[in-house]
Amino acid sequence: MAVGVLALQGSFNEHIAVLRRLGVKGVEIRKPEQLQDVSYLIIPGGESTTMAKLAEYHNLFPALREFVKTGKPVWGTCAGLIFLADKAIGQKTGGQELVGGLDCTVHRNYFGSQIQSFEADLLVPELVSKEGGPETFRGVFIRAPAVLEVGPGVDVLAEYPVSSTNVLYSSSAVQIQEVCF
Ligand SMILES: NC(=O)CC[C@H](N)C(=O)O
Repeated sequence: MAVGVLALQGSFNEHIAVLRRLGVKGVEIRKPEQLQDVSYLIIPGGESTTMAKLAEYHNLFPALREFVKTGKPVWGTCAGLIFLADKAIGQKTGGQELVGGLDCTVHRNYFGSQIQSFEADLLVPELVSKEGGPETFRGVFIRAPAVLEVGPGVDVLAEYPVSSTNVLYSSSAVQIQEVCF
């Protein structure tokens, strides 16, 4: 079993290191043809605008979209989630290309700048009932996006409640947002 990790920018080394610790072969993906050798894909956290520019430069978008369409498991953390969203708001001027495939709308940098990054324990009842394990998962929100809307085919595993009045970049009246972790 080989797991690809998109290795253009961001925390790809950390993902490869964890896979190694788990005894799983991690493959750094930088070229479209490398996706043919893996059955799973992780798109790591980082900076999605930069990652998108590099993906465009390496002509990776068509192969990434193809990979997602095959239904092989893909996991996106933070910037990776932004990559996978069908729609993103809060983008830099000129926008950014997305891979898409995940029926949701994300808001980049929803909680503010780097200094507003934080950690929180999130209740994960679905995971506990299916897999057992601890009641909570420690969420790390590093200049994190929020998921503002999800389509009917998306299962939400954890939620982090946000008061819109406390949020610097809030542009909606939505009170409960789901975040990536
Ligand atoms: N931790 C992260 O991956 C942050 C994502 C970043 N704010 C972005 O828009 O790409």
